[in-house]
Amino acid sequence: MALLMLYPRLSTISLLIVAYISWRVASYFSFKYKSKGLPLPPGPKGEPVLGHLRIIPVDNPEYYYQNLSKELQSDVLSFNVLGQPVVVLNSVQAAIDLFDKRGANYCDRPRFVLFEVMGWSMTLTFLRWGPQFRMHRKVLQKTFQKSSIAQYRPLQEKESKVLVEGLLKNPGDWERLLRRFATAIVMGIGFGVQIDDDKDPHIQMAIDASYALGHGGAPAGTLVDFFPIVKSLPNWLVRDRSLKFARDWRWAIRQIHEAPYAAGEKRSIEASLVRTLLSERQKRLDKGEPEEMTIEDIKGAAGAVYAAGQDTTWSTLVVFVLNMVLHPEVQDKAQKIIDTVVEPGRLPAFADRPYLPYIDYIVQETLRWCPVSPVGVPHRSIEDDVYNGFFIPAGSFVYANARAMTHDERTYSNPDEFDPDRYIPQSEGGRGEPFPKGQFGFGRRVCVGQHLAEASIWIVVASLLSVIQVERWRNLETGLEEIPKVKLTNGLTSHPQSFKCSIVPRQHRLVRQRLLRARGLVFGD
Ligand code: HEM
Repeated sequence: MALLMLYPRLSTISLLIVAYISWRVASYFSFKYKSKGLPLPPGPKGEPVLGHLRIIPVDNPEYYYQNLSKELQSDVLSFNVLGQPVVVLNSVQAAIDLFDKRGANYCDRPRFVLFEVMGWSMTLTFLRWGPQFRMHRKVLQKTFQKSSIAQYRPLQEKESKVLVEGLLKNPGDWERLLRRFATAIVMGIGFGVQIDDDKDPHIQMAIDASYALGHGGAPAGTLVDFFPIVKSLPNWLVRDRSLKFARDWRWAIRQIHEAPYAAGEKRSIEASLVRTLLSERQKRLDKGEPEEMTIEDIKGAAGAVYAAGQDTTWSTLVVFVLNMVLHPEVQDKAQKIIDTVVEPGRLPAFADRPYLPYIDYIVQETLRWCPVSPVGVPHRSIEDDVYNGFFIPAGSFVYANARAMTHDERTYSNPDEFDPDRYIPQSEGGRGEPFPKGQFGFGRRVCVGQHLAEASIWIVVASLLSVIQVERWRNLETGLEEIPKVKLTNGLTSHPQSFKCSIVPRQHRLVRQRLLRARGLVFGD
């Protein structure tokens, strides 16, 4: 009798077991057929059904991949998350071979269902390969190519001046002032909107959107990304933290698409990406031609500049400040060099750049030491591929681990050290290590804003160091200096967690040093 009552449940369980075994057997034979017997790239042992879901760390997986790559002696690793093949490239060579040289096969993106829920669907970063992607990419690539970005120099110089003035007035507000700089650049270029003061609402909008982007979970790695059907189920039924978060923060994403656009639309005289695209669209319509970009496309393209350009630039500037606190000797060296090139009474300008290579070394070392998008944004392979004897199935999510690349001991001596001198050319008696590669991605999805970002960081580093001294925080009770402990945030962009430091005008420091020297307490410079 008891057996009879169990019968329906037993039959369901047996059905599930039979279905699972059939699926495994079918996948095994289909894999054998497609891979022609070649193995997948190495990876750890997975669990039944879940694969490596519980094995890949949720927080900062870049370190795990980097160590595993060394342990398994393979630049290319493979994982399986709920049946989804995932490949991680841990060397520049592997990324160049696949993303650059076989770009046509690795130019797609996975479907980012969670980000769709948030409202990012028209953003180039998350667009799948296809006509819409090509259109957005063409527009943004043209706007930010090397030959186009010189036009933004006056804006960058003006905003870096506003930044240092702000720092001299309110040194304690340095994080927000850097945020203001990064926001003013993308708002100016994207929408023609000027950020008039530190309380401008666009700054908070940028902070909110960055928070939403960074805290929803790994891109293409949450429940709803694997099971898109879950997207239509209510929160009480699904109980998934990431999905609830995406729904709760939708307003922030809507806001950064709508508000700057509305502000930019009003400023009909200011040149901006939105203005250019709107007038091109109007010209087509006037000629009776069909529109190439819809209003939603235009909002999405300008929103992409905001979304992709603001937080990444800000995070890199925070990495720079942290390293000035940790390495006063680098700061002193840079300031002495600046003082020989930039006469008193003015701030550095882009015209000084050829004479200040050490500032470029600091910029590159900042980008290398802490790539703020450590595993980048995943690409998706379109067709089956074979690399170094390993099989990479079509539809794999492929990550470029910038952290492993920029800390590769085969390229960089003491890679964890912040040492701008590493780039001094051998002809000048230095080590001549190459500028980092990987922090801006690769191939047909490489960051469109790379040249703009490097220029923004350069002008801030040069301007800031010319008038300001970043010092360690001194504990007033113990009198001891606090050396910040490096802890990184986790998410699409990763940056140092808040730390304490003192920002002081350089003249104050010179005056103080002279006083101390006069009292015989300090010798030398
Ligand atoms: C330090 C600053 C920056 C860093 C570290 C950075 C990093 C990245 C990375 C890693 C990617 C993904 C590349 C790939 O998939 O291979 C990317 C894509 C992108 N970046 Fe940047 N970025 C920065 C600044 C900017 C700026 C200032 C802009 C805007 C002007 C921008 C616009 C974009 C766009 C639109 C994409 C998507 C490209 C595509 O999917 O085709 N980025 N960036």
